[in-house]
Amino acid sequence: MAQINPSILSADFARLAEEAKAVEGADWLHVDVMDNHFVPNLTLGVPIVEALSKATDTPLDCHLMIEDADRWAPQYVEAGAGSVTFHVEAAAAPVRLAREIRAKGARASMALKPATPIEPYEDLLPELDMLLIMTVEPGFGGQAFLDIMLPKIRRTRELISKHGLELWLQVDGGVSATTIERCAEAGADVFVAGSAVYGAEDPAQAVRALRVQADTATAAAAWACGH
Ligand SMILES: O=C(CO)[C@H](O)[C@H](O)COP(=O)(O)O
Ligand SMILES: [Fe+2]
Repeated sequence: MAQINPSILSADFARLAEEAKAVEGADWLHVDVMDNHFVPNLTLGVPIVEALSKATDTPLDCHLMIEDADRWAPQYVEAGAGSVTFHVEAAAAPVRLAREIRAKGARASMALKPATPIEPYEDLLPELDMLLIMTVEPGFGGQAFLDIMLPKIRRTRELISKHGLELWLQVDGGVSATTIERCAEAGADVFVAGSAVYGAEDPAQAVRALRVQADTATAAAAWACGH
């Protein structure tokens, strides 16, 4: 089943605990950490992740858009994140870092910016629990989905199948009712949605509707493949 991870980047930062509760039923809560160096925006850090992890039962999916990921990522596991995503462009030793995240008890995930290809990292895939393909340039919510990322999603799904891995394939950026089906058909199974969830009148209902859309598109693509 598709997993839908609302991004609190689009929530009201003055009411984070309530906003987390508003999407109970979501698979994970996506937490965008930005340092104003790796991306031109600044959001939140370890203390807020620690507070959020105590305020909600929904596990935290921390997306680190920060430099020096090798130094900081383990601290997000200690703060309570169940999944920690570092950008390969910001990690000096991605294999060592993925192993450290796993050893500390969280799921290890690696993200690729739109211009970063998957092919050089094929041999790293068994070290990961999730791969994140950015479908916007990281830094801000509410941007338009980049259709040109669909072939990369497809190629990554093929690599995952070729190696027989359990790896989850996440997409993040511009995912909404109008774009989620394309992502699911291409092979994504974890969907981050910020403005599409928190901009909706009923965020919990928006999560459920996106999940149905993704599952229907995945099933249709599998049926078409088998015929
Ligand atoms: O990592 C991100 C931006 O860098 C966010 O997770 C993403 O943009 C979610 O917001 P939206 O669904 O509105 O695009
Ligand atoms: Fe994100």
